[in-house]
Amino acid sequence: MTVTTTQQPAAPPATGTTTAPTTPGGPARRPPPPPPPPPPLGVAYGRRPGRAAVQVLTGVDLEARAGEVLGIIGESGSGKTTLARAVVGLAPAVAGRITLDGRDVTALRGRALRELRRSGVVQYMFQDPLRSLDPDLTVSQLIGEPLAVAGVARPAREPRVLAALEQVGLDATLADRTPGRLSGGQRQRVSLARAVVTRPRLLLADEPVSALDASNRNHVLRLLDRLRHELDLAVVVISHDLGSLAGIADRIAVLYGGRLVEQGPAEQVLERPLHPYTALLAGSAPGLPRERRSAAALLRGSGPVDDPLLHTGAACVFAHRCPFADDDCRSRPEPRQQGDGRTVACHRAPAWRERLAH
Ligand SMILES: Nc1ncnc2c1ncn2[C@@H]1O[C@H](COP(=O)(O)OP(=O)(O)OP(=O)(O)O)[C@@H](O)[C@H]1O
Repeated sequence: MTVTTTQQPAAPPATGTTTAPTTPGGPARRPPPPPPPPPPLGVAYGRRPGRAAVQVLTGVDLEARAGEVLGIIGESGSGKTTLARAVVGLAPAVAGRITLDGRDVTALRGRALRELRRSGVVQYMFQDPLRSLDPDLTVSQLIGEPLAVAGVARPAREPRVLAALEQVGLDATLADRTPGRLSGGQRQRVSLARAVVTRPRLLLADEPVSALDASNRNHVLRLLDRLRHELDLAVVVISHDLGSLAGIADRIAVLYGGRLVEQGPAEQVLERPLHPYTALLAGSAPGLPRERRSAAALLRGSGPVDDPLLHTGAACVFAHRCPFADDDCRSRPEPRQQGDGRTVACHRAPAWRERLAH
């Protein structure tokens, strides 16, 4: 997995003159090629001598970019939280690498890992603010805490705490309240202020709106959308609800059984899913066009949810639930098809979509 928090140079225009710098009297110098992506990520819990590990993520290959929202969607147990935990070193990568601006963070141990966490360059926003915020601290103490951990001196903290409160649209008069005296939406905004006060480059938001009502949900999503532009922040939003991602994600990655089954620009993934599991998710979101409803109806209930072969890699991870599966799907791992800005892991894509018309 790659996290690129510095803006990439703009692509040269499709026609017209080159934007590459020139050497006087010499030929145009080409910009250096981007580094190759790191090998795909694998995460397993409990790997110890003499004990079988629980493989949770396999072959996950993703990129989070500055100023963009990457949505990660998948059902419960698909490995979404594990992916975010791996980025902050809380879940063990057993294959592949996670790079943060070219730096391999999977290799960090001990002091180097602690320093990365304390720096606040990567922030993790939890699902349930009531459980993640210390009930005895005031709002200003809560927001100031990550700054103290990052070593910011006390006098410099206060203005930054006030600025963070303003950034998330919270009134400064709330600064002396404890979390128990705030509404759910206000608490989530305190979590967001805590996350952005260190000026992170990457924000991992784990189900940031699932505990909120519709109005607060929209408010927090709009805030995330604004902050990623204002702070040029790479944001990863984890959700089990495609509807929450539809408005703000630039790109969507779909996890199933610990594998990345599809990823690409949000609009394409939502409007014309190329993996049957994505179609099932898209078809379950409210307000559906007919085609999506029929895909969901076909896919729903078409096999057991759990399968003992799920993690063996001997078959497509979704084959046991997929009405379009053929022998290839049951006997060979899913291939990786790329193009059109997307990746899809399906033997039958896009041909399976023809069945939807009938
Ligand atoms: N510390 C752990 N040790 C062993 N297995 C774990 C551990 N944490 C998570 N798992 C397992 O890893 C799998 C993925 O869990 P994870 O929490 O990443 O899924 P998720 O997609 O975020 O689910 P949810 O939407 O319910 O939060 C699950 O089968 C879970 O039981």
